Amino acid sequence: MASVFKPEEARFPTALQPPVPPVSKFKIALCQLSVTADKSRNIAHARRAIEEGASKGAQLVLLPEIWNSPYSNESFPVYAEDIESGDGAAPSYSMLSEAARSLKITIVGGSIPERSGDHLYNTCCIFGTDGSLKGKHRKLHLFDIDIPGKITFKESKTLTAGQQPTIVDTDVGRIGVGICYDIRFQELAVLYAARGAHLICYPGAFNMTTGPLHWELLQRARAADNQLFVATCSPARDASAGYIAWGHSTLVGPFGEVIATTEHEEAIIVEEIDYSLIELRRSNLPLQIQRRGDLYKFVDVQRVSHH
Ligand SMILES: O=C(O)CCC(=O)C(=O)O
Repeated sequence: MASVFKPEEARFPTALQPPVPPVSKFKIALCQLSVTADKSRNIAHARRAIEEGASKGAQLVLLPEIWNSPYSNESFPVYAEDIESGDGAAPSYSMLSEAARSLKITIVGGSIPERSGDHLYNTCCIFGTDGSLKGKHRKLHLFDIDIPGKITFKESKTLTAGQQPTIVDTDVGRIGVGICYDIRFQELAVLYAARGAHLICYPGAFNMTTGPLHWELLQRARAADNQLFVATCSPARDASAGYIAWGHSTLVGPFGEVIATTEHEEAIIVEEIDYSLIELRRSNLPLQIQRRGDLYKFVDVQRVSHH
């Protein structure tokens, strides 16, 4: 199951050598899916995409943020699933578990609105090759932004923030998970690197304002700073939707290099991940041992003033 962290640990810790992964090379599929108001169609559509990714050799499939529902505060309560209640009541969750088991792949299941008691969360479930739930990440940083005339969104109107970072050991390596806005908070990626993650998966739905400027920049920054793989997966763009997604699902390597990407239409990217590149880049640029962890504190800063 997922490890539990204390938030105070997230202050620039020294990264661990990542563990030897169970496989050093494998294929990942990023399924950039169209999402409609028809939940059953979304589930069947995602199931077909997962199967297509697996048929092209993917051992890991990543889905988009909120792939079973339109992205809106009105929709979240309607499409939410109580994933703790078991089969039947949680068709999206059950489909992912069944697909992982029958195709014998690992699935980082994008995210869906989750209902738990009186609360709703934006939740990513991670399934192992036997279909078991390996971890559950509830979005930590809610997307509450206001850029007047461009985009205003307040997830906290309906959603509750998760309380713990999530890192999972799978058949395809150690994976840290963040959802969309979580990518902006570098401390989370630093923490995952410190805990030996090989790959960070961020299901995300950036938008037409922040997407062009920040989406790729943030992914490449998280990958280059932490010298690990970053994979993102967005819904396809629907220009008639209330929230218009940027698209551009991407795989970035540990040198900050874009390995594979796409535009905004539906697409299934299947690409190889080679974990030996992590060690290569960490020996090319030995940031871990050069880090001045003794200096990065918000006390004892030497101030020099000019008159
Ligand atoms: O950070 C951004 O610009 C977009 C984030 C977002 O769309 C989300 O968290 O759902």
